[in-house]
Amino acid sequence: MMTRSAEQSLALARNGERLSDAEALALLDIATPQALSEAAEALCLAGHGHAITYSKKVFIPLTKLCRDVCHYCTFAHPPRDGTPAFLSEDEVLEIARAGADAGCNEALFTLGDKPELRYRAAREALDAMGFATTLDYLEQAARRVIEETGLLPHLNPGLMDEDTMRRLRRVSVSQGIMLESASERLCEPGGPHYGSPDKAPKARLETIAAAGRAGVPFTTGILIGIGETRRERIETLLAIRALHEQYGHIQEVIVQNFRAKPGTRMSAAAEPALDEQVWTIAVARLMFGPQMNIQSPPNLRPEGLAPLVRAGLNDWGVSRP
Ligand SMILES: O=c1nc2n(C[C@H](O)[C@H](O)[C@H](O)CO)c3cc(O)ccc3cc-2c(=O)[nH]1
Ligand SMILES: C[C@H]1O[C@@H](n2cnc3c(N)ncnc32)[C@H](O)[C@@H]1O
Ligand code: MET
Ligand code: SF4
Repeated sequence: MMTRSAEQSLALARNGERLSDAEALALLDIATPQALSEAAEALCLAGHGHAITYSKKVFIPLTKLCRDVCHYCTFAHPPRDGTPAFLSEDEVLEIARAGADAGCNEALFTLGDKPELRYRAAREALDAMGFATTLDYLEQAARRVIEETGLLPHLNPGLMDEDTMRRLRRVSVSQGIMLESASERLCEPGGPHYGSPDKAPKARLETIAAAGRAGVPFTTGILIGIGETRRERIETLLAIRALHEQYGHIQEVIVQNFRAKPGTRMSAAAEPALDEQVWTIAVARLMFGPQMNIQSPPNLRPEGLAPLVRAGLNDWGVSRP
């Protein structure tokens, strides 16, 4: 049974009205996603019609060294003998040109967070190239990509301060970091973000706010199924919404589902069920209204594409050639 307040929230959102924080949290009382999904799909159709967008981006992993140790991550690894700490500028340009030839419009720079704070190999490599920090090198690499290939860089390098973002803004079309979760609990011992200082919710929220002050078009989102509760998901989405209402810079909100990947500390952890993702996408649509881009990557849930669309998603995000 739906509580009275949940029913009111659903009706308000369905009418295109903004839900207060309390009204958004009342959606928690709607345990099964069907009613949420129906309302969210209607909102999404009003804002975006039947179109579902995606963008072709070439992926440039500038460095896979990272000072963090997120328990779900397959991207980062410690220094390996014989493996350079960074892609060279030539390698970056080669990847970008191949992407351009394959029809990409954007270059997605994703990288480990400030590896020079943890690894001598990263410090020495930066030193040899004449850069003080990974973000300084990123600026140079992005500048060359934009100038020499015409591809538009989107930067996803982890935490940044406002000055750096302003500098990076000149060599990119947009930037992003996943908030992942606003739950401090996940940073405690045993949690997926324990030992990853760059996943502290306050620090990530500060980066998203700095992007707002710097006027950087920004992508963020949440990672579901890493030990957070539904309430914490709504609280995370509310934190994103508050910053967007202040600055207007959030161009899309990603609802990404955790996948248990071999070789990670969470390789045996349970993955979130399809219904959890449908529930969360629908709640996000109802909280952000018809216009916001709500994105979920199709490759992480290939069996559930139709239910995700019916839950109010309008963007698949990145397609890699
Ligand atoms: O739309 C995006 N897609 C991003 N993607 C692509 C997309 O989310 C992928 O489909 C999933 O991460 C699955 O690998 C990334 C993939 C990675 O492996 C690492 C980092 C990213 C970063 C982004 C991002 O900032 N924005
Ligand atoms: C680039 C983004 O990819 C997400 N990410 C990292 N590892 C995983 C995983 N195992 N499953 C799903 N998403 C993941 C995080 O949200 C990160 O910020
Ligand atoms: N390390 C960054 C972060 O976690 C970039 C994405 S993960 C490869 O925010
Ligand atoms: S910050 Fe976390 S998710 Fe990003 S590369 Fe480092 S370990 Fe992986």
